[in-house]
Amino acid sequence: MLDENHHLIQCIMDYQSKGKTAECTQYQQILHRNLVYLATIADSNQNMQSLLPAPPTSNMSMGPGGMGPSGGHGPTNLNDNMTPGLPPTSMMQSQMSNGSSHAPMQQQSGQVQSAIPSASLSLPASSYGSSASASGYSHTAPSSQGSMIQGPGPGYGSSSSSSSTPSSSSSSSRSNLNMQSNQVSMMHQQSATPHYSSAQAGGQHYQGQQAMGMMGQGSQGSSMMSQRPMGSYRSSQQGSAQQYMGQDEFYGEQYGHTQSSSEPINQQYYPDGHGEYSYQQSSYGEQGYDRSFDESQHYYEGGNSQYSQQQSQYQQGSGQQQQFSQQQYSSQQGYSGQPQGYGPGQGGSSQYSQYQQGQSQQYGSYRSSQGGPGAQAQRPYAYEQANGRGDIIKQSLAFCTIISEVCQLNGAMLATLTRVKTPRWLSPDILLGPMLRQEVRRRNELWRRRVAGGFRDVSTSCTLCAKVRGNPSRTEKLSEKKLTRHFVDHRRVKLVAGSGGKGVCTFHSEPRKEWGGPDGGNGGDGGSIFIKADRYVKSLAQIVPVYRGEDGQPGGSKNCYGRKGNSTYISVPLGTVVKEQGEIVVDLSEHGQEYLAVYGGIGGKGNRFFLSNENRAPLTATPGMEGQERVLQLELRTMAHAGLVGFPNAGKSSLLRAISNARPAVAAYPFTTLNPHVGIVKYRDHEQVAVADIPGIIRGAHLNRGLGISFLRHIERCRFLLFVLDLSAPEPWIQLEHLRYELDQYEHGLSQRPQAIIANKMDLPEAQGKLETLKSLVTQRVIPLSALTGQNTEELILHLRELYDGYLQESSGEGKATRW
Ligand SMILES: Nc1nc2c(ncn2[C@@H]2O[C@H](COP(=O)(O)OP(=O)(O)OP(=O)(O)O)[C@@H](O)[C@H]2O)c(=O)[nH]1
Ligand SMILES: [Mg+2]
Repeated sequence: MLDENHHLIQCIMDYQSKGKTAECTQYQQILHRNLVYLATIADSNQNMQSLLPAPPTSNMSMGPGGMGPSGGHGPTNLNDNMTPGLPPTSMMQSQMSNGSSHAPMQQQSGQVQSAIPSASLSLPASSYGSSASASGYSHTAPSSQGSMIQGPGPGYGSSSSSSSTPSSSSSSSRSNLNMQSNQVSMMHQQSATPHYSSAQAGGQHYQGQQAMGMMGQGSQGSSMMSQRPMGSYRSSQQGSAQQYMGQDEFYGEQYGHTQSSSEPINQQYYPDGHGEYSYQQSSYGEQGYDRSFDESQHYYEGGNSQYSQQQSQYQQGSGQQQQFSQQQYSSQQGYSGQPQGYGPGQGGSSQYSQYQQGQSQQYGSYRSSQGGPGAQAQRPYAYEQANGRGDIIKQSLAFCTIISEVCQLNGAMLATLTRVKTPRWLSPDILLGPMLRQEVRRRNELWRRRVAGGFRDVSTSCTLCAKVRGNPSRTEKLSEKKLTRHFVDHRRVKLVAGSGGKGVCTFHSEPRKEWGGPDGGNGGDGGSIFIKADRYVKSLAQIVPVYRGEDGQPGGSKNCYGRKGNSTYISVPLGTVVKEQGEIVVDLSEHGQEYLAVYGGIGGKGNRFFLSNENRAPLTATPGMEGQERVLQLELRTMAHAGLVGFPNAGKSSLLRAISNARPAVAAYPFTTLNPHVGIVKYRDHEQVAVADIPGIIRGAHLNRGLGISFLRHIERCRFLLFVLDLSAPEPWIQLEHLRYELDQYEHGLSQRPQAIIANKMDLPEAQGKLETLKSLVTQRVIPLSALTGQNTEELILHLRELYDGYLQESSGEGKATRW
């Protein structure tokens, strides 16, 4: 096993280094099974050691001579086995014990029993019927590997066909029935072929199979052969056969090189009554490729009276069993039921293996169902058989050590095995024995520390939520792209007000006052949703698609009214226009202005509300009303006193940076500014003038060229306009005409608002000559300046104040002057 596992580890590492994950996974599964097997053995030994005070009296010799031919079994045990009152342990003993001590029950039954090898498992050819006996059940085989018999794979094709032979049918059927220990069979699937033909004296495997078969019978409570319904029997066997074949093929591919079968094998069976037994068996059987260590066979079975019944039934119905077994073989194997079709040592083995698997499943169920009072009785005997358990434990520990060492060497392998261990094989509470638990836990702890150490360098905290370390004053400048994401000037929101709480129907309850009258309170009203203008909110980015108001609380007894739902306020920037289906509902242009968008539902009425002279005990209570629901569009129209309007690259953003603390992006390419930016120009008298930087406008913007005229709505709110012209352009006055045209296309008369013309880039030499031309062509005030150098920006600031003062005078009468 260790060699095999070594080989598996090497293969896994090789495949992993080559990046062959599929193969690696397969080998890991195989390795997993091996580990489970080892752990199971170790665990059972530990348990057995603790439970069984009696020291081992004798070891089960796996030598071929232990079981003679059919008649070779000692009669003494035979009697024990056949005793109806005896628990299965006795049978197990008979099967497992060597020499005369073990007398297989089959012998008692007669021919059938004679065919079955005893504990030593040497299966004489004669016992298995005519044809098969010579060759096939010569498979009596490898001393230690009765399991080989089971191997259904092609390697067993040569094994006995005795099962189909009528003469041997008794034995064959017997064998089939007994072939339950799927583990054993599975274990030696591959090695079976060569070993099977050659092995002679062994028969242990077969004995093991018998034992398991018997156990399986016992588990069913009646002999499977004679009493069991035909259909179910076939189906179960077929299912197992399919599984087995699949496994056989797999291992045949993977481990066709399996080692010698002549070495004895340790087989243990634990009737602990849990459903994992079948799993262990299957896994054990799958490991049939390699077994380098010799062990005794241990069978622990919780016996019951059913076993004896089964025995007797079996004896009685042996003839039927034979036929049944024949049919069964044919159906399972697909050999058309011709005994001669089986070559020597072929069909029989495969059939047996299949049958064993089927029984193993049954046995698992049996164990789970019973739990076995007879287990205690069997254990002493099993303890006697438990020679070599120390070796198993040592090997298991050694194997775990090897695994851990390999894992330490290979980090990737570590991760892989860690994943493997999680489900089963390293789970101490499932399969591993107590001796292994401590070791495994220790190594798991080491691995956990290593894995945790690997990630220790990485902070587990969220970097985005972490505090900004270093100098907070050196904040990174937000790019225009990031700023764009934070500016939203239109939203579509769904508002659902809270529903009213339901009224309740209760009656007053008081000692000595049977009829207290109704006291069910009304439900609270649902919360409404308001839209409120907030001067500190500059964008609609924080607006979410759906708002739901708070529901009112239901009423209570003792005339308690439910609490009303709190109102929800949605803060929006100044200048937000609320529209519904394209129609303006409200314009929130003042700080603190509120709009009740949706009303909360009215709370329901309690039965107290329905109290009247006609009805002194009303049972009526109404539910609360649903809250109002609306879908609104929020549109932000930037509220600024002045708006910078110009072609791209005219220097609008540069100018805003020059006269305010705003920091819009400036670059030498068009459409640098994608969203409006508002800068505040502060004066000594604490008056503030808001100036909005609008994205560039080109000719045809109203036709959606460039960025379109969607941003012109931000200019719509500006009280006066600042046309920024690039004096370095060939004909800057042409730009002015285009700008006015586009503004008029958006809103008629928009270009006629109070305005000033900013002749920018006056620091450039070509700008001086064009300035005079510009002044001659326009009637508005032209302010030459340089946003880059700050030249003559004071004139602009002063002019802004003049415009602002004029605006204040205009709006003083209305009292709606917007101040920042
Ligand atoms: N020489 C000179 N260059 C200027 C002046 N003002 C702006 N610029 C340059 O002109 C280029 C465009 O400036 P922006 O402020 O981005 O122009 P804009 O109107 O905001 O452009 P958009 O955002 O695309 O509409 C930049 O390279 C500025 O350095 C100026 O007064 N003199
Ligand atoms: Mg700009």
